[in-house]
Amino acid sequence: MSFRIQPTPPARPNRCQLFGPGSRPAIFDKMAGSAADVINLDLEDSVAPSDKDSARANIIQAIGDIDWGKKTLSVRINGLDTPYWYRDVVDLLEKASDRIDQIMIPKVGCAADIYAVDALVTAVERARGRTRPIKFEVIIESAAGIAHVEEIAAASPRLEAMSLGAADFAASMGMSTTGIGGTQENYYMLHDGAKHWSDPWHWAQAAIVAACRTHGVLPVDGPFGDFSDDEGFRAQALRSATLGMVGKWAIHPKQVALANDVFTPSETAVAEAREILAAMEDAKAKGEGATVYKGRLVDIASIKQAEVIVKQAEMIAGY
Ligand SMILES: CC(C)(COP(=O)(O)OP(=O)(O)OC[C@H]1O[C@@H](n2cnc3c(N)ncnc32)[C@H](O)[C@@H]1OP(=O)(O)O)[C@@H](O)C(=O)NCCC(=O)NCCSC(=O)C[C@H](O)C(=O)O
Ligand SMILES: [Mg+2]
Repeated sequence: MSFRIQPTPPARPNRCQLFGPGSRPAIFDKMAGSAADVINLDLEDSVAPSDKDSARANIIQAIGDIDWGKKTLSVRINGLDTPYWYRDVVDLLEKASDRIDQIMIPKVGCAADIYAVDALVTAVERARGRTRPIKFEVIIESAAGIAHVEEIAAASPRLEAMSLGAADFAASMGMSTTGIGGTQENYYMLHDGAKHWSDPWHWAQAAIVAACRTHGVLPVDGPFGDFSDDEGFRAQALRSATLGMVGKWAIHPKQVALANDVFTPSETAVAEAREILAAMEDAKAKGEGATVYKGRLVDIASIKQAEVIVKQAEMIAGY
């Protein structure tokens, strides 16, 4: 470990973020009743320009009126290249109840984007005497966003989570696909005449995880567009979890259970992690730094790996 200790990210579950358009208030109660840890009420790309004002009003009313339980309640504002975003921020902070937890900033390209929103949020919070500071989450979904991912992760103490937005990311990168996440038909290696599909999202996800872990931010996988493909969603989520992400978006309610299942450590995984910790306790008692568990090496680094799983399971169970 570096002399600079890796910060601990917020201790709250973020296994699934369920999205819904602010222009569709009829589904807000269903979102609140879902098993998602985070609710994202959207003012951005799922809302038509003609509906921006009414969607904002719907969301402000729903924040106060609906019982959101213990969920993290987040509103995605419009991008900083639009005429809508400042009104989103000002109205949310001046008119919505304190129940709002988070603002999601889309399409961030540099740390200054966060700085700008932070300055506005801070001014309105002070003017209105709001005592519960708003947290931020951001979406990395552009070439600039991924190029500046580390400075973005470090941009504000308000920042709690960072997601990969596969659709806008693909467009910004000029990727030849209309798919939102998952396997891409043309992204394969050929070996002995057989196709082996690779993962075009992997490098961006890994960059996001590294930036987030460096700065104590929760790394999250974004949308999987084909909500008829449960196995495809599951495969994508399993890859994300293996890379260190803590959760995934749901753009349809049927994806919530799939995400919760993947991002909740299984009983088997937790039991094995506890056995490794016990094996290392025995080893330490004998003055050894390494031992054998089920035929494989475990050492002091294995303690940290096992603790990731056990702590995640305990945090989720205790929330
Ligand atoms: C995708 C949808 C438009 C589908 O809606 P619908 O046609 O109504 O679906 P169903 O008929 O299958 O719905 C079944 C029941 O579930 C309710 N429902 C639907 N959607 C939601 C929801 N989001 N939350 C809770 N409940 C929901 C229906 O009312 C039905 O209920 P019932 O009649 O009682 O059985 C729709 O799901 C939708 O709008 N999804 C969210 C879209 C969204 O927010 N997109 C933005 C995020 S993705 C993105 O922006 C890309 C990203 O930025 C990037 O760049 O990658
Ligand atoms: Mg997007």
